[in-house]
Amino acid sequence: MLSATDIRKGYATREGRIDVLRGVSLEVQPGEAVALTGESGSGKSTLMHCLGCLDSLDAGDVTLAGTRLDGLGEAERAEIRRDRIGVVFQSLNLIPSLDVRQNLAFQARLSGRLDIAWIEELTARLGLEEYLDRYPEELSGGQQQRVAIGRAVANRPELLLADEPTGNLDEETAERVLDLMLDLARETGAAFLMVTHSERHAARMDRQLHLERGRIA
Ligand SMILES: Nc1ncnc2c1ncn2[C@@H]1O[C@H](COP(=O)(O)OP(=O)(O)OP(=O)(O)O)[C@@H](O)[C@H]1O
Repeated sequence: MLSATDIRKGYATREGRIDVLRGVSLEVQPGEAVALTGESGSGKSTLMHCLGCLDSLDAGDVTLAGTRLDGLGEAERAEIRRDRIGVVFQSLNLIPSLDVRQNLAFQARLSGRLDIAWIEELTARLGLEEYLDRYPEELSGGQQQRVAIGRAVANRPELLLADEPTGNLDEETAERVLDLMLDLARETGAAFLMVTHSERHAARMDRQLHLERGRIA
């Protein structure tokens, strides 16, 4: 289970300090899919980075299946990111020098948990069979998106974070991609948190959280 208690996070900007998260608490159970909504600039991406161990908190704590993430050293945080968290962010961060097959297996291989049968199943379900030997730059945006999703779940993460994963896809493709993410998250038992601006997509999740004025409204 993912649990966050009273997270606070701000930034120093040229105009002074801004407090983006002002005490955010939430819980996501294993196998549960939760939508995170909120106006542009409300801090959704900041929260995802804090939960994904990609940024430090100013205060509060995040616990992932019994492990407290704050207070860990950088090496331990990197290990948790690699082994226990899958992310699909707007910048997909596929590795340009690796082909699709290698990108899909990359994180799982690093963790020493490569399951070839599962990667093959993901490849088929994501419709990537014919692209396995291609490099990211040779794929369309939607195809790259599917590789990023495959890579994020290849490790069967305990926490799956997606920041507008269908944002630049046409509506029909977006629906299919969302269906797949929901199925994969439920099957692997991941706690799944997804930022979306689409009310329709938010309604497909088990529950919705709305971020407003730095807190869950
Ligand atoms: N590294 C940073 N330094 C300074 N300010 C930042 C930084 N990252 C984000 N911000 C500010 O923090 C606020 C929240 O940004 P964030 O990206 O979390 O919002 P968001 O809800 O994800 O927005 P959107 O829906 O537009 O993607 C914004 O005012 C943004 O300008």
